[in-house]
Amino acid sequence: MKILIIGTGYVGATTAMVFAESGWQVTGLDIDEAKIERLRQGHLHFHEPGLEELIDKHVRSGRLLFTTDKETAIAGHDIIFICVGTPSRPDGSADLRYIQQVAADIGHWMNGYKLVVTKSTVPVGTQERVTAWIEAAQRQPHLFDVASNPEFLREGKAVEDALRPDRIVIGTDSARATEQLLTLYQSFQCPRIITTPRTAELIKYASNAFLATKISYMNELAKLCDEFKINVNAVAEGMGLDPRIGPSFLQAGLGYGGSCFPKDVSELVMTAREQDVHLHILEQVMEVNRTQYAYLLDKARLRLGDFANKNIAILGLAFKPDTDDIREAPATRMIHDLLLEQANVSLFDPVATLPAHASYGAVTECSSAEEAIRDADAVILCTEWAAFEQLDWESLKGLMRQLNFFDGRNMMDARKMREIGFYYQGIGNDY
Ligand SMILES: NC(=O)C1=CN([C@@H]2O[C@H](COP(=O)(O)OP(=O)(O)OC[C@H]3O[C@@H](n4cnc5c(N)ncnc54)[C@H](O)[C@@H]3O)[C@@H](O)[C@H]2O)C=CC1
Ligand SMILES: O=C(O)[C@H]1O[C@H](OP(=O)(O)OP(=O)(O)OC[C@H]2O[C@@H](n3ccc(=O)[nH]c3=O)[C@H](O)[C@@H]2O)[C@H](O)[C@@H](O)[C@@H]1O
Repeated sequence: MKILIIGTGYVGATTAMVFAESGWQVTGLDIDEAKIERLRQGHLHFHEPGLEELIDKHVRSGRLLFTTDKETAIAGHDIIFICVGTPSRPDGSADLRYIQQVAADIGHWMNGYKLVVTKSTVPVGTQERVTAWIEAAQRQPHLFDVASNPEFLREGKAVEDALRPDRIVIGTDSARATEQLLTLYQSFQCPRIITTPRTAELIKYASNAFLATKISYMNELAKLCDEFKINVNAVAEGMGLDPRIGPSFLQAGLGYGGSCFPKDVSELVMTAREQDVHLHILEQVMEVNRTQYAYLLDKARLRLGDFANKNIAILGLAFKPDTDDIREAPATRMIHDLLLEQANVSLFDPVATLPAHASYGAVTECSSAEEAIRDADAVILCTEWAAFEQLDWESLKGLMRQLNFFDGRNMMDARKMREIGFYYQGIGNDY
């Protein structure tokens, strides 16, 4: 079977690699010429550990091709995965314009039976809409199926997650589609859930929203821990040993960011509202997350008096380590507020950079942590890159003007930082 992947971003490029690794012939299609050109050379257009090497291997072997030619690609493949973006509209609901465009392209160029599989995260009911969009664009009738097969990979761990998933969810009412998808995934050792398209679509949102809920819950508890001088990490450890709770996603911090949790929680709330169902818990999850970064900023402001003309070093820009993705990264909100309050902001991230945007013009982007903290009145750590923990703060402290350290990811050892002489505050670890 030959597989076409439409959209070669994080999910598309990873999915292309996964099927090539499984031995299938794969083509990646994108409208972005520059991305396709890089991929053809075996290079990625984003930072994802281990992925580039595997893409390069399959490009060289000829198992993985990349193109911008929609007509030939769609006509030449019978299994098509849709992996384009589904960003938020201003009201928080999902913008399906890229999905609609791809469905129209498939309908227009199809020349026989196609199995169309939506891997993008799409609201409940989208499988029916994609079916209608394909039908409407057909020049002559051809049979096709549309299935939902949501993706659960994490950025920074995409290779590992996609090659060894916890589960494969297939949403389809078609026996033919089920059989083809089970064949495609035959080499995977994990449970398969075969269900309706709507159920598959909801499983994806419900999973992301539940993980986001765990995070906001811990972030609220962390504030209580601050009042009682309890370490929230110790609380998380004690909770996580209960297998009904589990140890993951209990890390308090600056709140969740990225291209998925914020948009998916808000989309689920919007979809529910359209059905007159109010997801009260998720509304509060969003509210807690919206203000979480400000909790640490308030602590810093209290300590410094105000931020005007203070030198603030931001360590970490990406929404989490091991990625250069800064979409909805708490650091960007932090920087925005600091600039509004007239701080001098210097920034270091091992891979992420600020976009060339006028609003960030005043930020000094540095090429090392040492450079960023020179003459700083305070450090605010926003992303838990492993390299930051390994820095020798005992010797680095001499570079700073004032020894204030605000740890947005509870990464450092609070006692040790205080022993060194820092005024140290994290999120719920003031014990
Ligand atoms: N980024 C992640 O870690 C995960 C993302 N998802 C979901 O997967 C979907 C894709 O996400 P990402 O890969 O992050 O998006 P992305 O923004 O990195 O990539 C989307 C790609 O689609 C291309 N594209 C747009 N319109 C197109 C068209 N008409 N024809 C061909 N290509 C087109 C864009 O040029 C871009 O390269 C979203 O729905 C997201 O919610 C799901 C799981 C994980
Ligand atoms: O749908 C998606 O796109 C993906 O969204 C998340 O993956 P991702 O956004 O890459 O990253 P996560 O590791 O989930 O982290 C998301 C955010 O939550 C924060 N987080 C995570 C865990 C935690 O305990 N505390 C916490 O604040 C992270 O710092 C980050 O900002 C999910 O984990 C994936 O399963 C899903 O496929």
